Parts: sequence; structure tokens; C-alpha cells
Amino acid sequence: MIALSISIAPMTTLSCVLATVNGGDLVRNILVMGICGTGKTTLAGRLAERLSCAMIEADEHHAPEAIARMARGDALTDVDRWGWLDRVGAAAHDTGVQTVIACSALKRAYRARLAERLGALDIIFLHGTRSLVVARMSQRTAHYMPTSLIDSQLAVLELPEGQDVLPLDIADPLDRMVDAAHDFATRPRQSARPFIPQGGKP
Ligand SMILES: Nc1ncnc2c1ncn2[C@@H]1O[C@H](COP(=O)(O)OP(=O)(O)O)[C@@H](O)[C@H]1O
Ligand SMILES: O=C(O)[C@H](O)[C@@H](O)[C@H](O)[C@H](O)COP(=O)(O)O
Repeated sequence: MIALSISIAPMTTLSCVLATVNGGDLVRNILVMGICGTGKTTLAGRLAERLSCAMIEADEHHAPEAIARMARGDALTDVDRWGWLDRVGAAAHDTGVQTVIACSALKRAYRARLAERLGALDIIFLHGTRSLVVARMSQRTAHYMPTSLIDSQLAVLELPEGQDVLPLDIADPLDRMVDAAHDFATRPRQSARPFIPQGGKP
């Protein structure tokens, strides 16, 4: 019954719910990661809209002290980040549907922490030149993150690897990035269960 629904439904809220039913087997949660200013919030918002899914913005789950610290130009430490990542994971889990998560998730261990709660994630990795990131951050108004923290973020960044990772160059037009992210998130997977009609062959 579930497989039948999937075979006829486009990537709608219905299939998002089914992702949870199937433990992420068919449709996974999606992490949009990268250093500050690479466009995580922007791309994640557009992708979630396209997939009719939920979105979680990790920035909204920082402790006030962490925000104050970053605003002063002090980078966060692992100790600051564990609780934050757990709140982000819990918030994504609590949506009960497929969720696009905008979160820097710079280290492998941070991504593993999210995956502990959410299962295997599809990862969209936003990367670009330092000068473009500076330019993008500088055009942002009323945001706590100073450009002075870019270097500490780059120093901490551990590149994601593997077949579940889509790297996107942030110099590309946003619409093209959204198309690529959508194709990636909805690609057929080997782990997907085939549709087998009752009493018949696939
Ligand atoms: N593909 C893009 N092309 C042009 N500007 C972008 C693009 N993506 C994001 N921006 C702009 O760059 C700035 C940083 O984007 P944002 O989504 O806030 O990044 P992050 O969430 O990674 O910090 C914002 O002003 C945003 O409007
Ligand atoms: O929008 C941004 O500029 C970033 O997303 C920023 O707001 C984020 O909170 C930092 O990157 C801190 O996260 P880290 O723990 O990865 O330093």
C-alpha cells in the first residue's frame, strides 16, 4: 500500500510523510551545510518549498550566549556545539516529515551527531571562494555573524565525501542550484524498495 502511494505520488507532503514511515529508506532528511554566508538558509528555503517539506534553520537553535559570543567575533567550540546540534536534530525529528536542515555542520562528528538522531542524511555542501562569501555576508543586514569568523569556520571545516553528498558552487545561479539540489534529493536510490504489485512481479 505504501509502495503504491509512492509510485503514483510526486514528491509531495505525502511522500515526505512516507519517508518517516520507512525510516528514511526512501526519502531522507537533507542537510544543507557549509561555512557562514554560503547561502544555506537561502537554498534550504527554496528546496523545502520545492519539495513541500519542512525546513529547520539551525541558527534559530543557538543558545543566546552562543549568539553573543559569535557576534563578539569568538568562534564556538565543540562544547558549545553539541547541545546546539542536538536541539537541531530534535527539531528536525519532531517535524515528523522529511526536513531540509540549514546548518553549518562543519565537522564530520557534527554531521554524525545529527545522523544519530535523524538517520542517514543527504548532504548538500555549499562552497565558494572566500571573497564571494565575504561579499555575500557583507550584503546581509542585521545578522550576528561577523565576516571575521570566516577563517575560523574554514579552519574547522571537514569536507563531506561520498555518494550521498552533492557539492554546489555558490557562484552558480540560485535557480540552477535549486534544480540540482532537487534532482539530487529525489534521485532513485539503490536502497529504495521496488514497487511490487500484489501477487505480481515488479
Ligand atoms: N545563490 C545566491 N546568489 C546570490 N546571493 C545569494 C545566494 N545565496 C544566498 N545569497 C545571499 O547571500 C547572503 C548569505 O546567504 P544566507 O542564505 O544567509 O547564507 P548562510 O545561511 O549560509 O549563512 C544573503 O544575503 C543571501 O540573500
Ligand atoms: O548564517 C551564518 O552565518 C551561519 O550559519 C551562522 O549563523 C552559524 O550559526 C555559524 O556558522 C555558527 O555555527 P558553527 O557552530 O558552525 O560555527
